[in-house]
Amino acid sequence: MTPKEQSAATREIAARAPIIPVLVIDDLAHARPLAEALVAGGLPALEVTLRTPCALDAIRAMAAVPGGIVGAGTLLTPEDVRAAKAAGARFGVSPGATPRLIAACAAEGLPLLPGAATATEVMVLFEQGYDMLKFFPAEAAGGAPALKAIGAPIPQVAFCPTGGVTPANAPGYLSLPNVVCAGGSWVAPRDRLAAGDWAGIEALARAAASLGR
Ligand SMILES: O=C(O)C(=O)C[C@H](O)[C@H](O)COP(=O)(O)O
Repeated sequence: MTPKEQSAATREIAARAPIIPVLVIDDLAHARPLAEALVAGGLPALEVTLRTPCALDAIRAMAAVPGGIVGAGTLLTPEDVRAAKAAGARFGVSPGATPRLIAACAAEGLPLLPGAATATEVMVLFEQGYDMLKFFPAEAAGGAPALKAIGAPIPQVAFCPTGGVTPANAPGYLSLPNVVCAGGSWVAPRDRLAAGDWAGIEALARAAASLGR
């Protein structure tokens, strides 16, 4: 799968809702009800970070939820890419990008949303065919003004800013022509997961789904 084809796929997935929830799942039992709540709230594209021991099993469980599109986040190595694909991930997200990671995604046919934070990083990925990127770490790297500035000379590249995005600053990103959606963890707070507050998470998702609209 070429980088161009990968970006076409991630762009289509990103365009389905203004926010991609970034999920850290500690308890496998949370996976399915969490995905159901987020999808019911209007956020179909879900990023499960590979930061917890049950993350791959969580992807497996969530991939079965109707209407959801489950991806794997925190892809760092080719092994992560292979494991994510085997678990049923439909896309991958990484904080940056390396040649080995890109080669693995091409070989596995896993559409990658690679991270970039500077004009040079954006240009290196664009040169390879990627035109849909994750802007990470969004707030620390200059926020919406930085992304707006990058968009002036490189308008062909679209972004999903992630890292420090909140309901308060998300509209600033979503108003930019080079932003398709944003990623954020606030729709699935650890305390609500621990409490099994699926109705509360659905309400957070519904509010996030209406951002920028
Ligand atoms: O795990 C990854 O792949 C990452 O790149 C990190 C995430 O983008 C941030 O953890 C977003 O988290 P918040 O800033 O809380 O919204």
